[in-house]
Amino acid sequence: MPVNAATPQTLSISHDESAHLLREHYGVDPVRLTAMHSELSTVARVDLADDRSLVFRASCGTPEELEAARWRIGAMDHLAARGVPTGRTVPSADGSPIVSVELDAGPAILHVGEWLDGVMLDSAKPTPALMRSVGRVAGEVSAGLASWPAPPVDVGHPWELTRTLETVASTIVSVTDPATRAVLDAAVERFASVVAPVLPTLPRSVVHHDLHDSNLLVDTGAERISGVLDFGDMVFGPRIADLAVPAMHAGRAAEDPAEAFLLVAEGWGRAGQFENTVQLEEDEIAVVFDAGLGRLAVNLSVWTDRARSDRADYARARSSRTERTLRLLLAADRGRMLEGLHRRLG
Ligand SMILES: Nc1ncnc2c1ncn2[C@@H]1O[C@H](COP(=O)(O)OP(=O)(O)OP(=O)(O)O)[C@@H](O)[C@H]1O
Ligand SMILES: N[C@@H](CCO)C(=O)O
Repeated sequence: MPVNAATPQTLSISHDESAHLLREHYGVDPVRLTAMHSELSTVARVDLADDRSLVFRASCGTPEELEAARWRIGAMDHLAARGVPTGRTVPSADGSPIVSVELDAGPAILHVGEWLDGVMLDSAKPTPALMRSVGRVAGEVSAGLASWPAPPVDVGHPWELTRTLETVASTIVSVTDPATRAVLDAAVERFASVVAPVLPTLPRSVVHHDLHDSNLLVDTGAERISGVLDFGDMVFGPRIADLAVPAMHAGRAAEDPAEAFLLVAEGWGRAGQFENTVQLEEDEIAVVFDAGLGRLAVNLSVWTDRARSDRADYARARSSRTERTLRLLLAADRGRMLEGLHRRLG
């Protein structure tokens, strides 16, 4: 089964155990631990006596997960070395980027990184400068990951662009509201007719694939992205994902999501000042907007489905504003969007 698949394992450990692991493996004595929300792992902010803050993560650690974790953390450090704010790894006392341990809960992987300051993009004011910064950072992530090796083990997840139609098909049964269903059907139809036929031929690389508005931190004073989080969904796939996902999600807080999409694309295009920037090909520019519609359809369909579970509040939070955004983007003049994207990315 691929790592990151439909039935991934969770790991929850206490503050006491986390503090003990930090002392034993990292030689640091936390003054305070603050639990952060995590879908599968234990994640905590760690405050130290010298005013430094770190982030500690303990995840389930099967041998396959261990290889995938090395690959992901290596990518984060590779990007950090290129100036992307991913939060550098803090090595363990013996100099390792990750630590493999046997806990009562089972085998686990520990990682410690720099804490990054900022507020989540979904609660920041979506100014034009901030939208451009989203695109610029996404372009830098894409350029950095272009030279990162393909995954050493089979990784995959239902959010992948390549699985858009199958994921919506397997969750849409939970969408009972006729108005929501109509929006989803329209987005799926666009993806099926415009994107799906060319998707297998588009350029691929390693992609972050989850640059959404809760995985990007913002320095609100400077109106720029100050943190890129959560490399857990990294896969090898169509590289347009790393523009389509942030451009769609950045627009969820904007009055005009279509304009926000174009501003994010503009920022990506401006990343051309940086070494090894990815210049998208004509075929990619032609479908990136409709690919984003597919991704929002997956978000709406999956979280509507999961809202039936005991994680209902989290599910609703993850998809709030999606339907409105999708509705506005489907109504946007597609010809104008394509012309605008060509001007900014071509
Ligand atoms: N380096 C960091 N600096 C600041 N905050 C961080 C950092 N890493 C993680 N966080 C915080 O911890 C939370 C969980 O981290 P992350 O998103 O990486 O975990 P996750 O297991 O993928 O969780 P989920 O999928 O539920 O978002 C983030 O939403 C963020 O609030
Ligand atoms: N990929 C999901 C969240 C899981 O990180 C989303 O788009 O809501």
